[in-house]
Amino acid sequence: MDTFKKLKSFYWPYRHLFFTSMVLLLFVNVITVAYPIILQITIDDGITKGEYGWIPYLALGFIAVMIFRGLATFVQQYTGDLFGITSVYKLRNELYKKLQYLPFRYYDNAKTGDLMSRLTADVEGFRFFLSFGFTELLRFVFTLSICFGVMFYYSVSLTLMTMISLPFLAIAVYRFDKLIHPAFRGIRRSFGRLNTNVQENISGINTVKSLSREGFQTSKFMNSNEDFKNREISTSNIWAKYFPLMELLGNVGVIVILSYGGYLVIHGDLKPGELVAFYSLIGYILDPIITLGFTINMFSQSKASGERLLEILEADEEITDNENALQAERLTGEVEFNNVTLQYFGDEKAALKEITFKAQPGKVIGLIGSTGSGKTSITQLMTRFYEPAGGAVYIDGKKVNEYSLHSLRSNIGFVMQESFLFSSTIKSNIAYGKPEASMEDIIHAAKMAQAHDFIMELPDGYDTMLGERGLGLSGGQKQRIAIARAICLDPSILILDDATSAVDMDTEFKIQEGLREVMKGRTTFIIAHRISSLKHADEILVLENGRIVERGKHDELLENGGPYERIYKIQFRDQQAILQSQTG
Ligand SMILES: Nc1ncnc2c1ncn2[C@@H]1O[C@H](COP(=O)(O)OP(=O)(O)OP(=O)(O)O)[C@@H](O)[C@H]1O
Repeated sequence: MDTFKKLKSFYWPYRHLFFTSMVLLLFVNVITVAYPIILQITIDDGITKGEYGWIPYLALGFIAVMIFRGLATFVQQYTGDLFGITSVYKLRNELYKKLQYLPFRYYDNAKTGDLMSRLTADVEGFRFFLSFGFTELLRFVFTLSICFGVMFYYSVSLTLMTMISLPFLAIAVYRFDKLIHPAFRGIRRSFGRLNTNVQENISGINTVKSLSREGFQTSKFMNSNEDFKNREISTSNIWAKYFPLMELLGNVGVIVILSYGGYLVIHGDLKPGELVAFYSLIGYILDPIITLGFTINMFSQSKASGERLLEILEADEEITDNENALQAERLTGEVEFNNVTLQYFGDEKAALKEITFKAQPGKVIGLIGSTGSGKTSITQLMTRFYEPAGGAVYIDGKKVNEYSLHSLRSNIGFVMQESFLFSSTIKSNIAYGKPEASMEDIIHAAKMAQAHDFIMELPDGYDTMLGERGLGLSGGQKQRIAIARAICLDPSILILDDATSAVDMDTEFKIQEGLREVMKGRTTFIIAHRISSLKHADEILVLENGRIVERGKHDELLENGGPYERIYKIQFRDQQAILQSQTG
C-alpha cells in the first residue's frame, strides 16, 4: 500500500468523487440484496400461503427497486470514472513536468521508449485501478458482508456450512496474488524494452538502413517481442491455473446449499422461499469472490505501474535552484574555471582535471583537442548541465550555482553538435528560447547565421513547417537554424560546440564572418576540430585527456612545438594535398 500512499496527493483531492461513488455502491449492493428477499416473501408469504393478491404489489415494488438501482449504478460508475480520470490527469502533468527538470545524468541512463511506456501504459494502468479496481475491492467487502448478514438471518447453520470452502479459497487467492504481482511487473518492464526498441529503430533509421542492419534490428525486436510474449503466456498460465480452482472452491458452496439446504427444507427447518433466496445470495457472493482474482490482478498491475511512476517522480532533481538564487537579468560574461574536476556518474576516471582559466567579457576562447578530451564537458559546466566534482566555475565573479538556472541559461546561447529542431515552423524554432522575440529579431538572427537566404527560398519562408528532428533540411541548414536560435537569445556567453562542422568550408567562412559581428560584446567559446575555425580566438586552450596541455594565441602556439602545432601541420598538409590535387 506504500505505493498508493505515496501517490495519495494525486487522488486524495478528488475524494468527494470517490466517496460519492462508494456510498452509491453501498446503496446498489443493499438494493441488490433486496431481490432475493422480495423473491423469498413472494414464495413464502404469497404463493405458499395462497395470498396471490400481494403478488402484483410485489412485482411493482420489484420494478421500482430496479429503476432505483439503475440510476444509482449510473451515477456510481460515472463518479468512479471521473475520479480516475481527474486524478491521472494531474499525475500525467506532474510526470511530464518532472521529466523537464530531471538532470542530464538521469537521461544519460534512461531509455526514451521506456519513459514513453511509463507515461502512457503505466499511467493508464493506474487510472484503471482508481476507476474500477478500488470499486471492485469495496464491492467485494460490501457484497460479502450484506449477503452473509441476510444469510445468517435466514439460517446460521446453513450459512456456516456454505462458508466451509472459504479458507481454501482465501489460500488460493493469496497464492495467486504472490505469483501475479511479479509477473505483471515483468510484463511492464518487457513492454518498456519493446518500446525502446521501436523508438531507437525509428530514430536511428538512417544508420540502420545505411549499414543494411534491417535484419539485425528485426531480430532484436523479435527477441524483445518473444520475451514479452513469453511473459504474457506465463502470466496467463497463472490465471488459467488459479481461476478454475477458485471457481471450483466457490461452487462447493452451491453444492452445500442444494444438499444441506434441501435437507433443512424437507425437515421443516427452512422455508422453500428462504432456500431460493439463499441460492440467489450465494450467486451474488461467488461473483465478487471469483473476480477477486481479476481485481487483485488489476491491483497488482496498477501497483507495478505506480512503482514505475514513482521511480520518475522520486528521481533526484539534483541540479536545482539554490535558496535565494540570483535572478541575473544580463550577465557581462566573465567566465572563470578554478581547478575544476568533473567525473561522470559510472565513469572511473575524471573527464576533466584541474581546469583553470579565465575568460574576460567579450573575448573569444577556442577549445581544441582530440575527441573525448573534454571540450564539451567544459561548456556543460558553465550551463550547469553537470556539477563539478572539485573546484568551481564562476560567471561574473559568482559561482554558477548561485544563479537561478533560468537566468543562467538564458544568458548562455548554446549551439550543440547536433541541435534538435522541433516539428513546428522555422520561425518558432528560431524563437524557441525567446518566445517573445519579434519577427525582426528572428530575421536578424537568421541573417547573422547565414540562414535567411535559404529560408526565403522555401515555399512558406519562415512559416515552413519542419518535419520531426528538422526533417526536410540538410545538416548544414539545420545547424544554421540552430545558430540563429542561439543568436536570437541575445546571450552574453555564446558556445559553439562544433557548430560549423556540418557545413562546407565556404559556408563556414560566411557563418564566421557573420558570427564575428555576433560575437561582439559576448564571451564566445568555440569548440572546433578545424584550426581555421578558431585561429582568431583571443585564447586557445588545447585539451588532452581532460587537462589543458597548452594555451595561448594561434601564432604563439604555432611556435610551441606542442600538440597544437602538430594538429596544424596535419591540417595544413591536408589542405596542401587538396590544393595540389585541384591544381595538379
Ligand atoms: N554524459 C556522459 N556520461 C559519461 N561520460 C561522459 C559523458 N559525456 C562525456 N563523457 C566522457 O567524458 C569524456 C570527455 O567527453 P567530451 O564530450 O567532453 O569530449 P569532447 O572533447 O567534447 O569530444 P568530441 O570532440 O568528440 O565532442 C569522454 O571520455 C566521454 O566519454
